[in-house]
Amino acid sequence: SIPLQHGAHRSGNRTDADMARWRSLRFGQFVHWGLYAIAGGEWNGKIYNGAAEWIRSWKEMPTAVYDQLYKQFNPVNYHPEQWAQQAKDMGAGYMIITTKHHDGFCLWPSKYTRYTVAASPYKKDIIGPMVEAYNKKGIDVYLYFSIIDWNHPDWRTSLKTPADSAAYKRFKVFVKNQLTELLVKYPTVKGFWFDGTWDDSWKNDGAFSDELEQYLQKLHPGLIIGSRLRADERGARHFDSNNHLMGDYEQGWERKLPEQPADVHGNDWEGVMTIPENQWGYHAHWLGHIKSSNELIEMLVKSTSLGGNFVLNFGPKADGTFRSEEVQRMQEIGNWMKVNGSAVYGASEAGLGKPDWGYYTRRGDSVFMVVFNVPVSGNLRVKLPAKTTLAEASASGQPVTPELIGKNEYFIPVGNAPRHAPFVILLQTSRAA
Ligand SMILES: C#C[C@@H]1N[C@@H](C)[C@@H](O)[C@H]1O
Repeated sequence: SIPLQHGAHRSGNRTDADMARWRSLRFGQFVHWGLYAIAGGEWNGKIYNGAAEWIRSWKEMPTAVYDQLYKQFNPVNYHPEQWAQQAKDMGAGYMIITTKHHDGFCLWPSKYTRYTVAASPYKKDIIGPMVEAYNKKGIDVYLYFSIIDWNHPDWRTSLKTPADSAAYKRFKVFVKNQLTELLVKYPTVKGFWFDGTWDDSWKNDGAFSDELEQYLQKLHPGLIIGSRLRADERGARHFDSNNHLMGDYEQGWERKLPEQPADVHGNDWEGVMTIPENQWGYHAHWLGHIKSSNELIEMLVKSTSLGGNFVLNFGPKADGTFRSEEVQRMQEIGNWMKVNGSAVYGASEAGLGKPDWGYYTRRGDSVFMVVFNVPVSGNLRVKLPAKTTLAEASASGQPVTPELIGKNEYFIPVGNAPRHAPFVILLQTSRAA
C-alpha cells in the first residue's frame, strides 16, 4: 500500500456511543434554506432548469442582483418549533440544516463576515432557535457547511498565482474560524455535513482537511463527519489512495442509493435524497418526477436493509413555510413510521439477501420482512440460514402461520387484507451458537 500521512486514520466503523446513536436513528431530515428560496428557481420571468440553490451560477441571474437578495430575507412565517414538530411527526431522528451554502450567506450571525442574517431585515439568528427547537423534540442536529463560498473574496476554485495562494491561505483561516464559531455557539450539534469540497484548491490540500478534521474532533469530541470533507495528499476523496474510507461514514450517496452490500463494503454510509428529481433549495416549479411517499419509504427501508441511513430533503419557501407536497409527504411517511418504524429504527442488514417481495431488516433476533411487492401466489418465500430457527411470525401483532416448504424454507401467507402501502411481517428467530 501507499504510505500516506493524510489518508484514513482508522479502518472499520467507529464503535463509540455517538456513532452507535447516529446508526440507530436511520432516518434524517435535510433542510436547504437560504437566499435562493427568494428566487425560487426563477428570475425575470424565466425558469431555471438547474438546482434552485445554484441559481446564482445561472447566466440569466446577474450575480450582483443575487448578492442583494439578502436585503429581502425576512421569513415572517419561520416557526422552528413547528418545523421540529413536523419532523418529529415524520419520524426523523436527526436533521441537517444548511448553515451556509455555496453562495456564502450565513444563517447565523457570524462575526467573520457581514454576509449573514444579521444584515437582513430579519436580523435574528436562524440556526440557534432551530437547534433548540429540534433538540427539544429529541431530534439531533447536524450542520451542513459548504467549503465553496462564492461570496468570500479569498475563495478560489484553483490556485494559479502566488496571490491566489495568499488569498486561499486567508480563506482557510476564515473556514476554521467559522467552524469553531458554530461549535461554540451551538454545542449540542452532533456533527458537520460538509459539501463543496471538489475544487482543486481544496482537493490539493489534503493536509489541511486532515488537520481541520482532527482539530474539530479535539474541540468537540465525538463529532461525526462524513467522507466528503477530506482529501488525502494525492487528491483522493472519500476513499484514500489505498481505498480506505476517510471520515466516519461514506457520504457520497447523493440522489442515489447502493444496490447491494458489496457497494458499501461494510462501511457506515448515508444516502441523501430529493423529492423532485434534483432540487434541494425551494424551486417554485418542480420539473420531472416527484417521488411518492411509498417510493420514499422504500428508499428508507432499502437503506436500512443495506446498513445505512436515509436523509430526505426539504426546501422551505423564503417566508419559512413548507410547500404542500412536502407537508403531505412528511405526514404520510410519518403515519407509516408510527406503525412500522420498528423495522427501521435500530435495525440494519439482515444478511438474508434481497427477496423479490421487498426487503429484510434485522435487529437482534427480530427479522423484519418489509413487503412492497405481493406475489400473485399470496405467499412470501423465506429461506433462513441453517443455524437460524423460526420461532414465530406475526403481522401487526396478529400471528401468521408459516408453511414449511423445504429445509429452513417457508411460505408466509400475506392474507387478504387490502394492500395500498408497504407492510411488515415480524419473524422472531433464534440463532444456534
Ligand atoms: C451539487 C451539490 C450540492 N450537494 C447537495 C447536498 C446540495 O447542497 C447541492 O446543491
